[in-house]
Amino acid sequence: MTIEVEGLTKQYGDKHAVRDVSFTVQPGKVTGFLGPNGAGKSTTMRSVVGLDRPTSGRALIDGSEYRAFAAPLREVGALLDAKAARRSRTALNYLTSIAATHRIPRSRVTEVLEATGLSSVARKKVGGFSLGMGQRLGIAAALLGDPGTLILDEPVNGLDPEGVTWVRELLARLASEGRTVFLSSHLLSELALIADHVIIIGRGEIIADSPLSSLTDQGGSRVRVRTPDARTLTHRLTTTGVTVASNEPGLLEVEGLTAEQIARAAHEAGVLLTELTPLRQTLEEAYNHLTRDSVEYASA
Ligand SMILES: Nc1ncnc2c1ncn2[C@@H]1O[C@H](COP(=O)(O)OP(=O)(O)OP(=O)(O)O)[C@@H](O)[C@H]1O
Repeated sequence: MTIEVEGLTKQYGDKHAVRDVSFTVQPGKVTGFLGPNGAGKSTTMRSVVGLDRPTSGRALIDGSEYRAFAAPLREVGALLDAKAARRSRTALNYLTSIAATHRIPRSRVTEVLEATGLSSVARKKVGGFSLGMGQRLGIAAALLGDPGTLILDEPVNGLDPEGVTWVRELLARLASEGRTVFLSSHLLSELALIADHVIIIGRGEIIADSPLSSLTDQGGSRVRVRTPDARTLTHRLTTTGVTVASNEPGLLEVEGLTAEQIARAAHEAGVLLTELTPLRQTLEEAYNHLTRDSVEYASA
């Protein structure tokens, strides 16, 4: 299923939460949705599932609005508020009641409790759950209808390392089955491991929409070089347009030359290289660069 957001605008008074936002989320991939605090991620995701009514524009899932689906949980699983379950309910009770609204069999409830690691606490009250357990319950609810589209706001928030790995593998599997996986996260290094495609929003407007690899490919060529003869090599490499930096004896970071050009120069100078690694920009570096003008709530 394809998620299409077209010209979405949501205003609160004279403040735009999102302004004329358009993008498409493709099936068979994990798409990450990033942006600074207050950028409009939740507003956009909530609009897709009809929890927020846009001021203008629309969001469609396979050509239909969410509210047009007869059995929405079988089409779209969403985690938008991990505290959605009432505190006095048990996990089992909460999931069973959702299942009942969609004629989802009880066996599926058992299945998702098992898949999310909650079987042993299924009869415990949700009010006593830790942040991570609440998060697992929210994911269990999203998976209940075995939907073709998953929309998850901060799914790894509060999860322990085992939980984070589990979510990463789960999302990769769901995408490989041809499902549409759309998630927001502030954990950029984690997202870099999960996402195939990245959409970045800043101050309510889309500022990047591209494959993860092309985001991390940008930003100049840097190469890490390790050599016992750093001084000779530095001397040899330094010309106009090339910078050679060193924070550690025997280790250089060269900008402005390809790895091959460095290897040739070293060969000609009779310098031994013990490492030659082209460096890519991290997602975090790309993100910081793209959002530096869009951060509303920055730390001092
Ligand atoms: N119910 C509301 N009433 C007034 N303003 C709102 C409301 N909901 C959201 N906003 C505003 O809209 C903007 C976008 O909020 P949104 O929650 O979508 O951002 P976000 O990207 O999800 O942020 P975060 O990363 O902090 O979760 C913010 O400035 C927020 O204050």
